[in-house]
Amino acid sequence: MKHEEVRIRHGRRSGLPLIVAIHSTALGPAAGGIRVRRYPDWRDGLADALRLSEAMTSKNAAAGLDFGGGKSVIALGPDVDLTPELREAALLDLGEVIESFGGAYFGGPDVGTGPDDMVVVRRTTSRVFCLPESQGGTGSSSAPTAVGVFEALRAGATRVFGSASLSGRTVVISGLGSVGGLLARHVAEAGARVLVSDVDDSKRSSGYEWVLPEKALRTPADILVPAAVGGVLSAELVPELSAPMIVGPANNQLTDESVADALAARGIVWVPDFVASAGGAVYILLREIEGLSHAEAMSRVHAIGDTVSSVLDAARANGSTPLREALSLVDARLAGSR
Ligand SMILES: NC(=O)c1ccc[n+]([C@@H]2O[C@H](COP(=O)([O-])OP(=O)(O)OC[C@H]3O[C@@H](n4cnc5c(N)ncnc54)[C@H](O)[C@@H]3O)[C@@H](O)[C@H]2O)c1
Repeated sequence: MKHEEVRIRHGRRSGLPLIVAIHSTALGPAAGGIRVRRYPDWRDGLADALRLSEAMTSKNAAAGLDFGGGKSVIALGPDVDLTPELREAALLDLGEVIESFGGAYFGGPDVGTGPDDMVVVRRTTSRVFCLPESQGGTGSSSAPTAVGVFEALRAGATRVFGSASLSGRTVVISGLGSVGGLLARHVAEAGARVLVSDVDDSKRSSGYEWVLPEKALRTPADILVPAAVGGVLSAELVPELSAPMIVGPANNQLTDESVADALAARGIVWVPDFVASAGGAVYILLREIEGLSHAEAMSRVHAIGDTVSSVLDAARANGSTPLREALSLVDARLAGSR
């Protein structure tokens, strides 16, 4: 097992399976979101927690944060009716598990949870971040995440097109959610032609050009932005892609690491998701746990562009892939902590 510690508990109030996985505390306390999701079996939730907590170690380390990687999962079975009462009970139960780590892990919002849920979790643990602004927190992480992805886009464009300017570039955004929506605005304001896509048909009225979800990833464009779900870039899809550059906030975009080699072999520059999507984690952890000012935390979000530049430069210089170089960066930080 690569993880330092995993606790699985049957919630005493909710009766639901609760999982907290700490992958690494080498750089500092583990930090990562609290996911509430339906799984065929709770062990699928465990697999998710193991995978996602490891990815958080990479994200926090590559972003230069003194935090390790962790993740929580409240695993709902296929037939569980998640009433507001059950949700509250599960969040209180999970807070107790988080508290039992004595500060080795901090939880925040993730798929299926938001800042308001963190107010509930805080009733049983103080080790929680991303509270609403009305509760002294910094609110949603989407805005700094979108800024970080935008910086990654500009850094990538410099390497791929010779200029950070997005003016006249065609950018396809797959997933017009909290991050995708904000990013679309940044990219449009920078002068790009923006095409958007979402499985939620109501997003058609966003005002941007619309692409059907099943066509989005293959649509001819300069830059493809995966901003919906993970596991969208597979070996089968690579020959059908047409954008020379891919960068987006979606976590765990590759179905497996070999896809990074296939993308590089086709000359497609893929910016590793755990580098590009770190803006929210950077901002929230630095503000709420390390006490930095808005300006100080935002300057660290903007620095994601510098990290992307050095990863892409190293990949070119070493004839390697951006994924390999980003993982080397993570390894170097973890090794330095030993
Ligand atoms: N919010 C953050 O701060 C943050 C930080 C890091 C990473 N991420 C990741 O970025 C991605 C987007 O996050 P978000 O907060 O905007 O989520 P969100 O739930 O607000 O938005 C996701 C959007 O994608 C759409 N979608 C789902 N499946 C789709 C598909 N197959 N094709 C097209 N659209 C689809 C949904 O309808 C929704 O509009 C997620 O993978 C998330 O894990 C988010």
